[in-house]
Amino acid sequence: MEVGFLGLGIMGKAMSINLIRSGFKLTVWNRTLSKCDELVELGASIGETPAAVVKKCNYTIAMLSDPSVALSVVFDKDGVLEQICHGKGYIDMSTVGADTSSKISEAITSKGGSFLEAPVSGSKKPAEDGQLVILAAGEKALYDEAIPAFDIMGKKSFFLGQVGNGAKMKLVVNMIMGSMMNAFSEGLVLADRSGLNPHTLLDVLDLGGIANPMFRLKGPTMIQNNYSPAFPLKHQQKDMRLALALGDENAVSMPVAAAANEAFKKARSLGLGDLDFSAVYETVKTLEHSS
Ligand SMILES: NC(=O)C1=CN([C@@H]2O[C@H](COP(=O)(O)OP(=O)(O)OC[C@H]3O[C@@H](n4cnc5c(N)ncnc54)[C@H](OP(=O)(O)O)[C@@H]3O)[C@@H](O)[C@H]2O)C=CC1
Ligand SMILES: O=CCCC(=O)O
Repeated sequence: MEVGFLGLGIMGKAMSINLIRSGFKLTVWNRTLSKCDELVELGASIGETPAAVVKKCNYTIAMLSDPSVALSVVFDKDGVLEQICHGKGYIDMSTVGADTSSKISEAITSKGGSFLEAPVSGSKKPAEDGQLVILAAGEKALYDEAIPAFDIMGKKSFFLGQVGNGAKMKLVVNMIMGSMMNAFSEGLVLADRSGLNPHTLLDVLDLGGIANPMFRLKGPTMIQNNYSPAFPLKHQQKDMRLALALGDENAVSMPVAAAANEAFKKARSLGLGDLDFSAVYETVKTLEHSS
């Protein structure tokens, strides 16, 4: 079976490498062509456009930065829609809102294709290790067809029903994560400024009821001011924005998430958008200094 992969960024590269190493026949496309080189060395073919990939493949996976890109790769010239048809599937694993996912789903299914949204929880390392958590929704038959690929990319897949539910679940998770990252940053600053050793704070946190992999992984690098990107901050801010929009639609008041979003926006305005989302710590440090 020939599988397509659109978008070889931090996540797409790791996910597609796992697929090809596990024996999938892959055709890949990326806006910046040079990012296909490593995949080609491993045996992948290149599709010149998203449409060319879809034409060749039974189903095509996308892992793209944000809603506007997810839409453009489907609807623009040489996009997915030009070649999607009965018997072909499209699986968007990017993090987007339910409205974007629904637009894509309607367009794909109106041409006879099948659609699944399948955003993921887990970052660069889980993607490299095939340990993602896959939050799928949409066409159940396509989900069943994609299970062998999901089993390689992830440690657990959920089928959540109708299109939109996967997107919403992902946004709820990332809204919690972004809020936690801000509270964690404030805690690190507070410990430091009140004369405590931040490393000791990490040890204390890790032994208590709020111990978690994110604090364990990001804490030491944040203390070293190392923000090498696993999850780019600009994407975390996009997810906070989309989660807040979901809160608006459902009249859910989210003051904590709104404050976290402001900190991520501030970090973007300081030019930190391409760094890891933990770089919001720099914003918290700066705000503390200026008061
Ligand atoms: N990194 C992470 O930890 C996680 C990320 N996600 C989500 O996965 C998605 C991808 O994330 P990640 O891999 O980190 O992001 P990257 O920024 O590393 O990659 C983004 C991808 O989108 C492509 N792209 C960007 N703009 C355009 C455009 N205008 N036209 C065509 N392609 C474009 C990029 O192509 P090019 O190489 O040419 O720039 C690249 O392939 C996002 O939705 C993110 O929120 C989900 C879980 C974890
Ligand atoms: O969307 C990114 C999620 C990152 C993570 O789950 O660690």
